Parts: sequence; C-alpha cells; structure tokens
Amino acid sequence: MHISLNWLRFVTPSTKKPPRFHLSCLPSSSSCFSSVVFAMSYDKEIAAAKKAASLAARLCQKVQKALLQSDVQSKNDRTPVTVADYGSQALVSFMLQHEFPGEFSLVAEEDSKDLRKDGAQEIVERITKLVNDSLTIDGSYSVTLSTEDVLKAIDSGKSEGGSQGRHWVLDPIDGTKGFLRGDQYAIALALLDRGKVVLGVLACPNLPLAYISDANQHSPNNEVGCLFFAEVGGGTYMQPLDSSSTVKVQVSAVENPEEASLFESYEAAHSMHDLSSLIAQKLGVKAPPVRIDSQAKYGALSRGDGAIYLRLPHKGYREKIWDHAAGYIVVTEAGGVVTDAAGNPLDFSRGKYLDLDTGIIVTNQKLMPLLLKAVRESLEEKASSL
Ligand SMILES: Nc1ncnc2c1ncn2[C@@H]1O[C@H](COP(=O)(O)O)[C@@H](O)[C@H]1OP(=O)(O)O
Ligand SMILES: [Mg+2]
Ligand SMILES: [Mg+2]
Ligand SMILES: [Mg+2]
Repeated sequence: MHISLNWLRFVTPSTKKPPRFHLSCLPSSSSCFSSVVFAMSYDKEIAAAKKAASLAARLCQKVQKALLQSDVQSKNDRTPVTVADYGSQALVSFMLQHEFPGEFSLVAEEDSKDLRKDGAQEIVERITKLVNDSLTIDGSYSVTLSTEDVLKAIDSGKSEGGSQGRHWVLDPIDGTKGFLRGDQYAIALALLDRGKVVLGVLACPNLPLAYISDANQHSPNNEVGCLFFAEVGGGTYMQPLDSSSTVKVQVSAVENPEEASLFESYEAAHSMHDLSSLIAQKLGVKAPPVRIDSQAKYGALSRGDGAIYLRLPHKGYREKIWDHAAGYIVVTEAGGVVTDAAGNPLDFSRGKYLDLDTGIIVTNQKLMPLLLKAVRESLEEKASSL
C-alpha cells in the first residue's frame, strides 16, 4: 500500500488494537467498588459491524458512480431515498442477523412501505441484485436472496430501541443529499447495550484519509475513503476502507477558539447557519465554517480535522438516534465531548428519537465551557431579537 505523509501523521507506535476486556460499574450502583463487574468485550460485534459497513460502502460507491435520477424516490417526509439506502440497509441487516441469530433488534431509518407499492417491482429487483452482488463479492457468502428476503431484511429495522437489552442502530446512508450531489455521506452503524452506545462504525467512502479543510473535502477518484470504529473504553481507530492498517485517532487539542475550525451541515435546512456564525463570532473563530454532509463530520472531528461541530436544526425537527449514535461514540472515544445545546449528555435510551434541548454541539474537553457559553449567549440574543 502506498502510505502518504498525511497518513503517517496518524500512525501511533502501536497500530494493532489488542483484544480487551474492561471493567465497568453497574449503572444503579452507589459504590463502584461494591459492584464492579466484568463487562462483555464487543470484539465479535465490532468485527461484524466493520465488515457489514464496508460491504455496504462498496454497494453505495457502485450506485453513486452510476447514479440515475430514476434511482431516487421521495419519502412521506419529502427526504430523498435511493436504491443505495435500501440496498445498504438490507445488506447490513442480513449480515448482522446471519452473524447473530436468535435475539436480534435493529433500529434503522428505512422501511419497505414504498417498495411494496404498485410499480415498484423493478426497483426492488434492482436492489435485490445489488445486495446479492455485494454479498458474494468476496466469497464470504454463497446465498441468493429473493426480493421478499430483501424486503424482509429492510423491515427488520423496525425496532424501537430503548433502555433494555441490545439494539443495533443503522443509518444505511446518512447524508443522502450529499450522496446525490457526489459529496460526503456515511454508513453509520452502532450498538446500544442497556441504553448506552457501546460501539460504533462509520464508513465514509468519500472522505480522504488525509486531513480535510474547506478547500479539500473529497477523496480523489482513485482513493478509497475511511472507516472509523470505536468501542466503549477502547479508543477510536481509523483505517482505509480497503485495508486493515489501523491507526488510533484523537480529537484536536486546540485550546484557543481563534485557531479552531468549525464544522456544520452543508444543507442550511438541516442546521441554522446564521446561529453558528454568531457563535463563531463570539468565540473569535477566524476560519470560515467547513460545511460537510452527514456523520462524516464526526469522523473528521475524531481525527482532529476540525475542533467544533455545531448542529442546530430548525424548530420542530426531532433528531433520530441513527443520525448520531455511531458518530457520538467515534468522537467521545477519541477524547471529544458531545452534548445538547444546554450541555446535557445525549440519551440514546428513549427509543428512536433523541429528546434534546435545541441542538447538538461537539468539541474537545478544553473548549467545551467556552463553546457552551457562546451557544447560550447566542441563543438568548436570537430569542430576544424575534
Ligand atoms: N430538515 C432536516 N433537518 C435536520 N436534519 C435533517 C432534515 N432532514 C433530514 N435530515 C437528516 O440530517 C442528516 C444530514 O445531516 P447533515 O446536514 O449533517 O448532512 C441526515 O441524517 C438527514 O437524513 P438522511 O439520513 O436521510 O440523509
Ligand atoms: Mg433519509
Ligand atoms: Mg441520517
Ligand atoms: Mg439516511
């Protein structure tokens, strides 16, 4: 493999992640020492999640290369959905169920309702071919799914999640608008165990392995993109999507907000750009905001490409757990902090929605108090000007 200087920037002396068991406290314990338990290691789950997300990324890359308008449908909420969203969800759902038969729960974005309508048969056949081609591409599976198998695999994602047991959480394509534009998107897969995010994988097919800035957001055509993964208590790692050479990553250590670079949604409809610009002004951030689609922002932040991520949706929008679970653990295990706009931790245990105060903010430990202050003041200013 050709290793660029930028890639070497991330290489730490130990690039191989050792197998690991960790100690944890029961959430209800009053004393850590009285109820220390050996928690499960999630190594098998993370291996399966990485494989599923990587294969789904290949499926999406194939579709993005040959994207036709006819591949795009519009859902009830008027957001776009493509054969790749459905294909990615069917593929990941099938692979996880194959790996973990028995009790299986998946909270995922898409369902098969529109695909079961009259006239959708051709599109379902295309999705089924994509899924079968992807499953057999490296010889791991010798199965041929029927169209009904594919629709069932998509509908396995109907779980509501919650605070009991384990639930996989999937956004088969996060940032569909970026995907359609040929920009950033991510396959985002996480596991909840008793309401906590315990692992996350983010496949970002268009994110370069090297540092990104506003001027340099794309993987050159011949590059492969990145896979980020994190397990609770185990740090965050990154690898190229086509190789297993893993490097540990850390969030930016910037303490002076003037030197910080700030990420936000590309789509102004997804996050209030005017509010982030007010916050940036209060902090004294000098660089213009870097606008990127999807949870690729969390991945880029986990390796220190930027220091702040602001997601401030317009009034009435309810955040879903699949839009943040994988990104949340990728950033927190890399040393970052993720809260709502009032500084409260995110609670993934309440079903498919995140109940939040206003928005989500992400930065390192040092910058968080300053950022929270600037966010609070900006929200007050905005409210009093209305
Ligand atoms: N009106 C909206 N406001 C905020 N986020 C939205 C809205 N509509 C869709 N999204 C979701 O926001 C995320 C993209 O955010 P970003 O702006 O950071 O790229 C996606 O998960 C997208 O869904 P989807 O998964 O269908 O793309
Ligand atoms: Mg969507
Ligand atoms: Mg999404
Ligand atoms: Mg999506």
